[in-house]
Amino acid sequence: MRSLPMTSSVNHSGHPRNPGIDLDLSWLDDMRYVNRSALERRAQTLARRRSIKGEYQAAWLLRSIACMDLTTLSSHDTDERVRRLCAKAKQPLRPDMVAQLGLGDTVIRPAAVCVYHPFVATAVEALQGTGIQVAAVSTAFPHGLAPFATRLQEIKESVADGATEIDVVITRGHVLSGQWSALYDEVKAFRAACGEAHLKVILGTGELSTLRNVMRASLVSMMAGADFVKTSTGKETVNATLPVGLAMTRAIRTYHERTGWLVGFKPAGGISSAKQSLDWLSLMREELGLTWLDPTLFRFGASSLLTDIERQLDHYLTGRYSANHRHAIA
Ligand SMILES: O=C[C@H](O)COP(=O)(O)O
Repeated sequence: MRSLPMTSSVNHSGHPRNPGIDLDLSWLDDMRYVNRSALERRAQTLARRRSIKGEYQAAWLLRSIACMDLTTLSSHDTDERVRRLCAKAKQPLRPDMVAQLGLGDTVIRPAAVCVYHPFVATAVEALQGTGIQVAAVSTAFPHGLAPFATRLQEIKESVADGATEIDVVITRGHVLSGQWSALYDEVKAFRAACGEAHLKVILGTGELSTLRNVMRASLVSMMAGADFVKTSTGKETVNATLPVGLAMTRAIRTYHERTGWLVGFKPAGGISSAKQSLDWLSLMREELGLTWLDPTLFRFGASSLLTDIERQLDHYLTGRYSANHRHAIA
């Protein structure tokens, strides 16, 4: 039986929530020049880096599971499908794998299950007593263009059904037309509607046109009280990319340096391979440090990543790749 580095330090301990600050447009002026090609070069070095091997890779992959929002966001979702996903969240790895990995009493599970509003109550019931959070996408996800009152009501209803995390989408038009006060007011109202539930603000970065817009929208969302900033809905043509990740983590760093508050980061959309998850963990470690490599401050939004992670862990244990259907999610 092997013992893995790092697994014992996976935890879900809390830290004080970012309360937000007054809107300060001078911060946005500081972001006037964002060097896209420098960020792209930096992203390439992260992705080309020699991959982590052996027991360290296995440990990092377990960390990826612990930082995952296991997601189903299909128009054909059903209560039964959500229950199966929750069962998978409760036991993400086969018992024989857990034993061979030598995990002992260490429980490795995704941080949250993420669903549409109609399935919140089902997920809450299925996950009772597990510590796994229930996240609801909200505010007319993925486009975000329903009437404002409807969007606020949707948040309140998901919270009433038991969601402890709310993933909202912003009005992309506010960013594209530079209406920063409107964006600030919108996110602040979303935060108020969330109450105790944690607020993840989805920027829809693939639709924001420039990395400068991505940085500015990240800063305004944090000023308005975001607990996390999140890249994408998974429904845009371009979703989570490493250059966008760099832009957003640098905005998080700036916010932390200027206010002292820690805000989380959630890349989402198209993250489906174990290798990609390792690239993102490297980005977090190098840009924000080990403090952020924790489910309280880092999440993957992903519907199919867990399957590939299981395959890679199986390979680590047996030296062979198994077929995907052996690790079916639902
Ligand atoms: O927020 C999560 C995303 O919708 C998941 O996207 P994905 O299906 O590409 O993993």
